[in-house]
Amino acid sequence: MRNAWHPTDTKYGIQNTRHERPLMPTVVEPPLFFLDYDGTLAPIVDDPAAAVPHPEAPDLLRDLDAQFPLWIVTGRDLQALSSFLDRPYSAIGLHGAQEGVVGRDIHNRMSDEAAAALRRLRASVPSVDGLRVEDKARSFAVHYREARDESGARDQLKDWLADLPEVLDAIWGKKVVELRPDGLTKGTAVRRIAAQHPDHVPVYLGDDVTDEDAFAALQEMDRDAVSIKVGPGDTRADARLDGPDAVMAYLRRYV
Ligand SMILES: O=P(O)(O)OC[C@H]1O[C@H](O[C@H]2O[C@H](CO)[C@@H](O)[C@H](O)[C@H]2O)[C@H](O)[C@@H](O)[C@@H]1O
Repeated sequence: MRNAWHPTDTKYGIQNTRHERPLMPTVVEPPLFFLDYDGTLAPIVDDPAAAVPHPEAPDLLRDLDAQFPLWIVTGRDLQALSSFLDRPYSAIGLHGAQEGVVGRDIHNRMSDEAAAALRRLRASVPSVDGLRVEDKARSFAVHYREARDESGARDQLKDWLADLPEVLDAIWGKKVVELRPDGLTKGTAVRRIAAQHPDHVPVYLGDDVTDEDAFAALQEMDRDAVSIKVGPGDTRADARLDGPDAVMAYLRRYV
């Protein structure tokens, strides 16, 4: 059913998150897709280098991309993301600091000052048992998912970042901390791209803390938009899907 709005859809595991906005979308047209990668198109796994897409994702993404504007919106580096996505999708990387095409042309929006601050911090990551550093173009992430003492590792990382330069923000995601250039978020990216598609309905699916910036940006725009949180946890999104399986079922309805 197209352009239909229902309060709940138990078949696909969709639930409303906010009772004051009781209508939630099943399918809207014409959609402008914004899709987060980890936790949305790919299940969360211990090793970030092993986060392959959900088995249905490659075909679905190809079919959606052929019909609608579609952007991958991720914290990952877009060059590295090409090892998981076999096609040159339009994409936002590094939580808003990159814009371009997966594995191809990538425009870096990060200031030289922020890049220099990141280089300095990269050289001083504390040595903690079980920490995994994921290097990215001009940036990096510190994962503590495999630390034996997770909360101890997190505390040490907090101490390390106590005097963060003003040009950077620390973002605490799923057992990871990352440094993002101040003022560049998934929200700023989504606002910019949505403005280029005034006749489409933005549909954003994401699972983590930086996706909340995008949900907020869409809700602040004076237009219809759909925000869907994937998985548990507080959110300002309008609706929720249980996980990548439910994401695939939801997206399948558009093709
Ligand atoms: O914006 P996203 O596409 O959701 O990317 C956010 C970060 O995701 C990755 O880390 C997370 O997923 C890993 C693989 O499942 C998991 O091991 C880790 O604990 C999660 O935090 C990725 O490694 C980061 O670079 C992304 O910024």
